[in-house]
Amino acid sequence: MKKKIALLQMDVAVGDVNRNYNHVEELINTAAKEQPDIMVLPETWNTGFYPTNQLPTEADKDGERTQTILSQLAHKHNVNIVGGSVATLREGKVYNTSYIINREGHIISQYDKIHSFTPAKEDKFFQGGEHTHRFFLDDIPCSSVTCYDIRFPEIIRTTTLQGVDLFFVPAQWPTMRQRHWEILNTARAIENQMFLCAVNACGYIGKVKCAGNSLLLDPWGDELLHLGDTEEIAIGTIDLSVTEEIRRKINVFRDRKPNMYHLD
Ligand SMILES: O=C(O)CCC(=O)C(=O)O
Repeated sequence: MKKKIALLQMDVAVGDVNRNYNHVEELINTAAKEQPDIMVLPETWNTGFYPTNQLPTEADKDGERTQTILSQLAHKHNVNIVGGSVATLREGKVYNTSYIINREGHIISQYDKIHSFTPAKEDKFFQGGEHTHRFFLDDIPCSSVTCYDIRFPEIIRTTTLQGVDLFFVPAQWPTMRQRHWEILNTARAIENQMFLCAVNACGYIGKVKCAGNSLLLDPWGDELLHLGDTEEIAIGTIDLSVTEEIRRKINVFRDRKPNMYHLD
């Protein structure tokens, strides 16, 4: 089975929420011309990743605006959307939330970023999530985490042990640690033998440059797409038979010895 994936590497305007909603709509309408099966957005594309006291007023109340727009666009273009993440306000708390929408425009999964990026004080302004998630897009088992979460391989293994062929990582990752971005995403794809689509934002968060360099990786860790550092829509095709092939040749899931993974 082959699928076309569109990576929407967006230049997010920090704090300019209306502009960002309008711009996401433009990007999705543009990408739709190529008729991809799945579109993927970056992290906190509504507010920018800039934890401040402004967040409760800027965040999307109950995620309603985001869900409405993404559902309408998914249905209109007959495309699955991995909605990156947005700042949402729920019961007085701000979350870093991903919505997953299928071709019919239904919200089929929701994930709140679990690991807050403490160096940027994300933990002071966002409530961390408590659940991993797994969902199906066109019958493909998928999962996602958000940005800093990729530094924690255990969380990804937890879902991949249930069977995951395609993994998404929306992010706003800075250029100063671009090497980590590339290596960590590549390692997660190789060790879990799955396709991995990591979509980063670009542009600036204050003085900090966002790396862009979004990636579409195959289960061997090879790059199907590696974007630059400016705003771009790129489309790549994944062939899911590659997953079966690598798992047949090097069967790490069968060869794991979890009973040994402890210190006596
Ligand atoms: O882990 C990193 O180096 C960057 C993480 C980050 O920027 C985030 O989680 O938003």
